[in-house]
Amino acid sequence: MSVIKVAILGFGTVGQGVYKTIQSHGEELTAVLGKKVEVAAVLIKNNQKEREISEEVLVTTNFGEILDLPQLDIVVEAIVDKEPTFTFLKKAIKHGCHIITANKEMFAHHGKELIELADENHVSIGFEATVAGGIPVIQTLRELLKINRVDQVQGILNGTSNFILTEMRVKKQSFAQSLLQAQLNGYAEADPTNDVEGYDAFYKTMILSRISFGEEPNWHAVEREGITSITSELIAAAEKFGLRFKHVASLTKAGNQIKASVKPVLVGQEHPFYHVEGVENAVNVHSDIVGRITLQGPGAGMFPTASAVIEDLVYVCQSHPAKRSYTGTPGGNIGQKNEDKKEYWLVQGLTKKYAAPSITWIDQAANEIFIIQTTRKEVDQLAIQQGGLVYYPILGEYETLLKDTALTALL
Ligand SMILES: NC(=O)C1=CN([C@@H]2O[C@H](COP(=O)(O)OP(=O)(O)OC[C@H]3O[C@@H](n4cnc5c(N)ncnc54)[C@H](OP(=O)(O)O)[C@@H]3O)[C@@H](O)[C@H]2O)C=CC1
Ligand SMILES: N[C@@H](CC=O)C(=O)O
Repeated sequence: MSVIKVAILGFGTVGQGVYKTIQSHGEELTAVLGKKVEVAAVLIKNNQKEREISEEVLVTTNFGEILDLPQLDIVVEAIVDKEPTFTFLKKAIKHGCHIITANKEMFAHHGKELIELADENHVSIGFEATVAGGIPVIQTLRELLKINRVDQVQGILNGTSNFILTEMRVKKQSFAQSLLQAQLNGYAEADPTNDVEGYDAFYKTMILSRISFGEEPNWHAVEREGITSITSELIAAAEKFGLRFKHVASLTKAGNQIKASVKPVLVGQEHPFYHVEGVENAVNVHSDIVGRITLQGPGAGMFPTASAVIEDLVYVCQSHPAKRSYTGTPGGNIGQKNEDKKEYWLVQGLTKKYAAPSITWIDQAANEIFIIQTTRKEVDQLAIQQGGLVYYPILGEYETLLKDTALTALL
């Protein structure tokens, strides 16, 4: 029987998960592909670490040795940073290998170039693991929605952030304790600033934009905020209002413009993201024929990510052209967004003395923590006037849970 030879670059959480899954699901892979899948080589950085890798596998710190193997069909990349990864993958493509990557930072920066190069070299690229861990969102968007025109995508895209917010609310853990647990569980990036400051979700959002609309917004125009401003006090206050903090990425096609943001928001019980807890991610896609679909599942960790890579392995072996759906899918158009629309906001740091006719006071949970209704413009203005004000939008409608609260002094 002929064999498919695979090299795995990186042997951390993801690389090990891929290695173990190829061993544990060898029969299924053979049944689907008609060929045996074998790991021929593993690239590592530190050759002093103990590894559980079969003696038949080449374990090296030299990528050149991997390309010198007599047969190499697929390169799976699970390392960190843009370089040397991008250089390795370009070499692998030119060598005639299909490539699969889990590295969203590298792919957000260089995905378009890699896809064009792969196309010229008649090989395929799998990048399912770059967005939302184990959820097959890329395949869904590029394979299952070929005719639908997508006009909005919203998602909880960072497992670490969602895990931290859940731990802080449910177990009353501190931010630092929750982050440490996320690291121990293998969810966090090597530099967790990427997770908690929203960079990781930002890269994923840019990849989703390409898949959904065939293009990206101007990166500098994207509002990006992480979860580090969210305190235990704010989480408890939100809970009193029946709301939960979620770190949400949002992409909307408005006119010819793509609007994108990555930031903490509040959602109520009716919202599909309310029950997305722990390391789970969710992606909500709106398109013209089907309407709204929500995909939900584990967003990080060894085996969920390995699952995305293994499904890509089958995908690239079935010789799908790389370029399809990444550089040219036209997105939909839902028209201009109304900037003057009044929205609900949770604000902290506003004094009761403050009065403005354009603001409707809705609820109060604790000293100086309120729900108000006003426009984005107004709340931005308010923050400039009142130093120290923090504010988060509430997605969808808000219905008060605090019917007995004495807000009368404010009304
Ligand atoms: N963890 C997760 O849940 C997910 C991670 N990802 C992405 O997958 C990639 C890997 O993540 P993860 O496994 O968690 O990371 P880890 O930090 O656990 O592992 C990184 C691996 O890369 C190796 N490595 C780093 N630099 C080099 C280099 N220059 N040359 C060769 N090997 C190198 C390290 O080698 P050594 O062992 O020798 O130190 C290590 O084995 C990242 O891009 C991440 O963003 C994507 C989805 C989910
Ligand atoms: N650090 C990332 C890993 C998966 O992409 C996350 O927490 O989502």
